[in-house]
Amino acid sequence: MPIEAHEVSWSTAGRLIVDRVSLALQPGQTVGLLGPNGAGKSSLLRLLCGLRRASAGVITFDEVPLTRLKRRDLARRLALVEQSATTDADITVLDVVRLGRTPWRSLLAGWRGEDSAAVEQALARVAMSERRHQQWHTLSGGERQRVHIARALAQQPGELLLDEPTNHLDIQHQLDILALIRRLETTCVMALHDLNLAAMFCDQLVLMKAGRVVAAGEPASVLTPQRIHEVYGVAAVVERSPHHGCLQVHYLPRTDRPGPGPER
Ligand SMILES: Nc1ncnc2c1ncn2[C@@H]1O[C@H](COP(=O)(O)OP(=O)(O)OP(=O)(O)O)[C@@H](O)[C@H]1O
Repeated sequence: MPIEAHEVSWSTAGRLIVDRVSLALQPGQTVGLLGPNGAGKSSLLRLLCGLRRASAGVITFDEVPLTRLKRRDLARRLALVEQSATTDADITVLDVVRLGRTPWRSLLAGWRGEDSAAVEQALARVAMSERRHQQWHTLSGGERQRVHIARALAQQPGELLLDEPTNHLDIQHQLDILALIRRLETTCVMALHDLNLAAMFCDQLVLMKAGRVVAAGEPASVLTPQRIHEVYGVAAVVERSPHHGCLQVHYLPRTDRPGPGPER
C-alpha cells in the first residue's frame, strides 16, 4: 500500500484536531477528502506528507514509517499542492514549475533533458505553456493554482496530495484539472468541498467531521442523504445522473427560514 495511516491523531494548543484516523490508499487511486470547514482535512494532508508530526499513530509509505524515510526520498515520491501556497514575486511561471525538479537534481549534475521534458509536459497538462515567461505576480488566482499543480506534476511524484485544487478555478478549469488528476497513474488525495465534483472524479471518498473519519469508500456508499445531513446539517436528495452516470447531490433549501429559494 503506498500510504497508510494507522490511528493517526494530531493535537495542537490542547485541542485534538485529527482524531485516530486510519486510511489505506490503493495505488493509482484518486481519493477525495471531504468534510465541513475545520473538519481536519488540511491537517490530515499535512500529516500525510510529514509537514506535521502525528501526536499518536503511525503513517507508512510502502510499509516504511514516514519518520524513517529520508527527506530527499520523501521529496521525490510525494508532492503537495497547498491551498494558499505563496511563491516569491519576482519569478516567472517557468521558474516556479522548474522548482518541481529540485528533489531530482544533484549539486553536481546540471539541468538535464529529462528535467526540461518533465517541465514542458507539466506546463502543457495545465494549459500554461504559452504563459511560461509571464511574471508570477501578474497571474490570476486560477492561473497560479494551475501553475502550482504543474510544479507538482513536474516533480513526477508517486503520490500527489492536493488541498482544494479547484479553489479559484472557473468551471471549465475545475473540470479539466480534476479530469487530469483522475487520469494520472499517481495516487492522489485531494481535499474538496464540492460533493458533486468529488463524486464525478474520485474513486474513493473519505468523509471527515471534527477530526474523525465518519465514512470511507466508494462515492455511493459515502454520499447518502443521511450522512450529508449528519455531517453538513443539510437536507439533500442523491441520485445517479442520467447524463454522466455519476452521483448527483441536490441540496434542498431549508424550510425554516425565509430567503431565496428555487423559483416556483
Ligand atoms: N496550527 C494550528 N493551531 C491551532 N489550530 C489549528 C492549527 N491548524 C489547524 N487548526 C485548527 O484545526 C481545525 C482543522 O483545521 P483544518 O485546516 O485541518 O480544517 P479543514 O477541514 O481543512 O478546513 P477548511 O475546509 O476550512 O479548509 C480548525 O479548527 C483549525 O482552526
